[in-house]
Amino acid sequence: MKFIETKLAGVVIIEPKVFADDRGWFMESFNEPLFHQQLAEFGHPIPRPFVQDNHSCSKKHVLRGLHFQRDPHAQGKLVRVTAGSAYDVAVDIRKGSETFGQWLGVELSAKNGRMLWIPEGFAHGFLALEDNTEFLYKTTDIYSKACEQSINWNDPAIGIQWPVTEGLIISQKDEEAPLLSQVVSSVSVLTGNVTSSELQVIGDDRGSLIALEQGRDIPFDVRRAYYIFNTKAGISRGSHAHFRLEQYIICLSGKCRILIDDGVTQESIWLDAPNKAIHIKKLIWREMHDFSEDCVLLVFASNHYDEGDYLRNYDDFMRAVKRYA
Ligand SMILES: Cc1cn([C@H]2C[C@H](O)[C@@H](COP(=O)(O)OP(=O)(O)O[C@H]3O[C@@H](C)C(=O)[C@@H](O)[C@H]3O)O2)c(=O)[nH]c1=O
Repeated sequence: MKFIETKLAGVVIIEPKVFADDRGWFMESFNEPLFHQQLAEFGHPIPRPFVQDNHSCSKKHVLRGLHFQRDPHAQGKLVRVTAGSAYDVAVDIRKGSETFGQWLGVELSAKNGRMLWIPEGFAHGFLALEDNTEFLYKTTDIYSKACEQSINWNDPAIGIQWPVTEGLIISQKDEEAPLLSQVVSSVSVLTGNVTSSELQVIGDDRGSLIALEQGRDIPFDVRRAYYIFNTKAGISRGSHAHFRLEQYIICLSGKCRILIDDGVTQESIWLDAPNKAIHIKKLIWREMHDFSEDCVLLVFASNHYDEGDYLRNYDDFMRAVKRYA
């Protein structure tokens, strides 16, 4: 298998090794250790495991896309064509990325056997170039109707040079999809590694209740929870990042300001109501400031305490961002 980096950091073309003999041929279509090793060598993050396989069949000149899923069900996709051929496109929608809004087009066909790895943070679409084009792909998260989002295939700001533009067959949803500029302002904060959300409050005359479910609200397996309270006036906390740990943070009472920084952009988010939550993924520098006296900050974490997972020095954090983000 040959792994080829592209102009969009993180997107990788994979060319399989095909063993042909009189019976036909054989190829490995996925090999996890090799996939992870190559991504690590390129300095790209190791994705979460694949949890869903999809298979679609399209008539000639069907265009599907541009699609992506928002957090907490953002998807990385490993795509390939097993019959016919398609012009496959990835668009970088990672806020703050040097190649934000840029696109990459690759022909995938049953004949060339090529695959494309499209990590989270990209929108994806393809144009079938032949009748009965079969598209097969693995995704790192399950389908979620609530999280799916389309961007218009013909957005002039992206300017994709589709090989055919007349007589296309496109779903109504895709034809009516908004422009990147309309979508991205409502996508996640920073590079997509921080998401803020408003939780549903269930209330009656007795008062209020908020329920958090793993999978629905907290998008990772919770291994640890801790809370911060009685913080003295003028004290700030945090000032570190994590290589891998994910956190889901809620302010149960009072308020505080969370400063988050992905190495490119900084943003402050106030947690000042119990129905506001933020999900912070890996490689985000965070600081907590302006604690009110009554602030109780509850943190759910994806792992047990591990000092080795901390980046406590900002220069080390920046180096890690350049290498892995
Ligand atoms: C994508 C998907 C759709 N569906 C359903 C929803 C709908 O009723 C029907 C058809 O859905 P769509 O029209 O969105 O299918 P389609 O246009 O083929 O969507 C796909 O497009 C390509 C470009 C991608 O990148 C994919 O991630 C996916 O978004 O299938 C699922 O049940 N599970 C899934 O994973």
